[in-house]
Amino acid sequence: SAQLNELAQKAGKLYFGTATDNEDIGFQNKTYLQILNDTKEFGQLTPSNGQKWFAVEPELGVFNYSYGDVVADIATANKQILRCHNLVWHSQLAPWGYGISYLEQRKPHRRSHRPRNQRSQTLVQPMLRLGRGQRSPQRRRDLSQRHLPPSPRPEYIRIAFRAAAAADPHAKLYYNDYNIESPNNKSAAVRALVRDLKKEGIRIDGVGLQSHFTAGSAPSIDNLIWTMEGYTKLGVEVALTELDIRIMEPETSSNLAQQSSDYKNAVGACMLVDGCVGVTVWDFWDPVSWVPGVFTGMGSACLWFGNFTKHPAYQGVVEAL
Ligand SMILES: O=C1NCC[C@@H](O[C@@H]2OC[C@@H](O)[C@H](O)[C@H]2O)[C@@H]1O
Repeated sequence: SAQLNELAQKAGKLYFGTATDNEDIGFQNKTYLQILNDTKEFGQLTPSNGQKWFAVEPELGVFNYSYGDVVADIATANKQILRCHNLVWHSQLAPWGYGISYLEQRKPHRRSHRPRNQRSQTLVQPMLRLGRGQRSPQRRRDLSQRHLPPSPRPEYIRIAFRAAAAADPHAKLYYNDYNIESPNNKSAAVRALVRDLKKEGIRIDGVGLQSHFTAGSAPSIDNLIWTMEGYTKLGVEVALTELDIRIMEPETSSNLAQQSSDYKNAVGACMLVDGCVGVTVWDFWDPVSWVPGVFTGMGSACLWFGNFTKHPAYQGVVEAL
C-alpha cells in the first residue's frame, strides 16, 4: 500500500515529512533509521534540535555545525527536502546567551562599534550557514518568537528576516509558531505581522503552523482551513511544521480513535488548502517524542508505537491524504 509521502505527492503536495534528532535513541535503532530513510514515507526532514543556537554557537563566536549537519546530510543523500529549524526563538539559546542581547556580554571595548541592530545580524549569519548550498532548492527556514506583542512588531523579527533573505536568497523564509492554527488573537497578530513585513518589502514566504495538539481538543477542520486561508490570502504559503497529537496516558482504544480522527482532520485541512505545501510530524516514533518530557501524564503522540506497529492514526492520515 502507498505510503505517506507518496500519497501526499500524488495529491499535489510537496511532501509528507518528519522531524528527527540524530542525538536521540532513534539513531541507534535499525528499524527507526529504515523508516526515516524511506522516501516513500518521508520526503522531507527537520532537525528537531541540531540547528538550534545552543548547538551552533556553543561559545561566543565559536561555531560548530557538526550536530546540525547530520540530518541535513541525510536529507541531501536521500534527496529529501530540508526544513532548517530554527533561526531565532526564545528557547535552547546558546548557554552564554541567556538574558543578554548578543554582544552585551563582550568586553566593553567591542560594544561601541556595533550599532544595536547589527548585533542580531551577527547572530543570524552563522545560523544561516546551515543548509546553504544544499542542492535541494526547496529549503525553508523557521523564525519564531514566544509572544507576538501587538504592533509595533519587535524590530528583531525584521532584522532576522532581512538578514536571512540577504544570506540565502534561495531559502524560503517562514514565521513558525504554535497556537496559531485556529481563530484567536495570536493568529490575528501573525496575519498582521505578515501584512506589515510585506508592506515594508521584507521577504516572508510562509507561515508554519506547529500543530502540537491534544487529542479531543484539536482545532476543527473548518477552523484549521479558515486560519490557513487567512494566511495564504496574504500571499504566503503555509505548512503544518511540527504535527503531533498527544493523549492522556494510558492509551485506550477510544483515545487512540480520537487521536486518529484529529490527525485525519489536521492533514485533511492541509489537503484542502491550495497554499498548504506539506505536513511534517514532530518525529514519528513514540519513544523519542518530546511530549512526555513537557506535558506530564501525556504521550503516545506519534504515528508509530515503541514496537514499531502503527497507531490507528497512521490510517487516519492515509485516509486524509
Ligand atoms: O519549535 C519547537 N516547538 C516545540 C518543540 C520544540 O522541539 C523540542 O524542543 C525541546 C527539545 O528538548 C526537544 O527534543 C524538541 O523536540 C520545537 O523546536
